[in-house]
Amino acid sequence: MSEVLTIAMPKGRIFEEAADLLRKANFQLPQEFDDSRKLIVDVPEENIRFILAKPMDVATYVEYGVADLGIAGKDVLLEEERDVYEVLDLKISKCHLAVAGLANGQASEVAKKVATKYPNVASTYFRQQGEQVEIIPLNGSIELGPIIGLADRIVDIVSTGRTLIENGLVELEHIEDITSRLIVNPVSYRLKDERIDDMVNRLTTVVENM
Ligand SMILES: Nc1ncnc2c1ncn2[C@@H]1O[C@H](COP(=O)(O)OP(=O)(O)OP(=O)(O)O)[C@@H](O)[C@H]1O
Ligand SMILES: O=P(O)(O)OC[C@H]1O[C@H](OP(=O)(O)OP(=O)(O)O)[C@H](O)[C@@H]1O
Repeated sequence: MSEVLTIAMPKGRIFEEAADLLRKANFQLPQEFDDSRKLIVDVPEENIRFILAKPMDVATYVEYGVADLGIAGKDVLLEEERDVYEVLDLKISKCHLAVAGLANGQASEVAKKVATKYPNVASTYFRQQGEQVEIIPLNGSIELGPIIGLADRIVDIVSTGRTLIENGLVELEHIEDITSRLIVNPVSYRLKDERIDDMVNRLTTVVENM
């Protein structure tokens, strides 16, 4: 019997689409997988262990090797720059990273204040643009920043654009398109190559036929 594969799954909005992909790739996942509050779900029929993690933490588990594989948003991978292989674009949870601000907002003269959950992405982006900014890290509800006067701009995820519109903000610059990716621990890829290749191949077939 081959070794157990441990997969870090993101809780939250990616979860359902990711579980759907795995099922379409013929992995037999019990309903408990979707419904339970357990953070570790073993699927002995598949010889797979799932750990359910915060989306921002998936790449950490994979980098440290406590998970062999994981599913993470490209936004998280850009922000964290973890030592993991990005092996497949799963083409789910599509959105993009953008700079936004008040429609007629005046930015500060010297260094614009930028509120964001992505401080590394934001500082790299503005450095590349040759703009000096002050980054203000927030954990969520980033759109509050400009409307409450904390920041001139935000760097955040935009999907439908509804959150921007409902808060009187406009998208100013498109930074990068984002989807979820399958990531692999480099050592696991050497030690469990057959099992990992099998999973990558099965998921690739599903993604290519979506
Ligand atoms: N509005 C959105 N539409 C589509 N995909 C999104 C959207 N917001 C985020 N994502 C993608 O889904 C991933 C996880 O988002 P989710 O909101 O579940 O996690 P989170 O922002 O860490 O939430 P929380 O901290 O509230 O648990 C993000 O890393 C990104 O790739
Ligand atoms: O363009 P939209 O479809 O409106 O989606 C964009 C919103 O979704 C995400 O927030 P989330 O719901 O994760 O809440 P958060 O502010 O707590 O991160 C993101 O940070 C935006 O606020």
